[in-house]
Amino acid sequence: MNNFKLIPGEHATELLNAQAHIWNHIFNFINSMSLKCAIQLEKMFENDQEERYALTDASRLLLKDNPLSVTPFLVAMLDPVLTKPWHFLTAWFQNEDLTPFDTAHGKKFWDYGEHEAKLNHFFSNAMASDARFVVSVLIDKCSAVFDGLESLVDVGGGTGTVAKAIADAFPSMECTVLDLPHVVAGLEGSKKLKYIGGDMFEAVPPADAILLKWILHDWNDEECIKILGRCKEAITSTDKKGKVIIIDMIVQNQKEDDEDRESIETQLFFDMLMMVLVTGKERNEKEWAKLFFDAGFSDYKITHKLGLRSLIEVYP
Ligand SMILES: C[S@@+](CC[C@H](N)C(=O)[O-])C[C@H]1O[C@@H](n2cnc3c(N)ncnc32)[C@H](O)[C@@H]1O
Repeated sequence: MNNFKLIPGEHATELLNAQAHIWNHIFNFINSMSLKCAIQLEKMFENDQEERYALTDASRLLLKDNPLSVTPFLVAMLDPVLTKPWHFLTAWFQNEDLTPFDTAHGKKFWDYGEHEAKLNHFFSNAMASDARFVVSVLIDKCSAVFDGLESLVDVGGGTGTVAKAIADAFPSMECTVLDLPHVVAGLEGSKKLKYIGGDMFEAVPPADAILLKWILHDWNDEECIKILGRCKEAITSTDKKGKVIIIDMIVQNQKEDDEDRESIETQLFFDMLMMVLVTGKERNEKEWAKLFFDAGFSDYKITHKLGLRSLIEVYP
């Protein structure tokens, strides 16, 4: 069959532009992969002693010796274990598996970490690097959130980066990290910092405040209501009325202008990522409010001082 077809002049320009646009989408992954390569070769972002070139803020965040470096997060997110599930997205839409991660690896994300030390290691490093960054901003810009608190449990607090920083900044506060047993195995606490291996769906230790940083976006609404229920029991069980402190994204509404295009696109990337790796999603304010009221909380307060993420205080 001869499929040759003449394209009239004015239409040809439009079609060639459309082809270029599609090529750009096809090769978008080259941005991520080239960045990963540059980081692994440790070449592009060496701190130039002679200061011949000024580094941008983004380049500085990619320096390996910067304590706020996002490099561990990049290395984890672009590891083949986490990129493989994207090749199974189509199959997942047509099967009954929980997530594309399950389709690709035959088990749930959190179970995989328990049995594969490599994932546990690079994921913990990625989370700790993000935690260092966020907690620095949090303590500097939003310290009032901790006023009057004597105890705090960081639920799903990983290896304790956030809890350690809070315990140091507020010496009168007792901090506890609750995470899965394999995540906290072998970690040593101190007088002001305890580690507990457990399951947040079962029980959360009592405290004035419960911190949930990057937890609820990992779970669907039903699972979030269970977690929030355990948190509510924990903050009311001592007769005091404490609060839950959430650090997560609140998806912005699409606007007509292009100003926030990249921010919204990034939030939607995370939304897709949560769907592919775990059972979660990113939520807009209305969806968050529904979760809080469905879990029996009476009010909440949002502070937008953490970039693409927000601080949400939720009251019983
Ligand atoms: C996305 S990470 C966030 C870690 C940390 N809050 C942070 O932002 O750096 C989610 C954490 O939840 C923990 N987690 C998953 N299921 C859990 C469960 N059932 N009980 C307690 N922790 C759990 C994971 O091990 C992991 O440390």
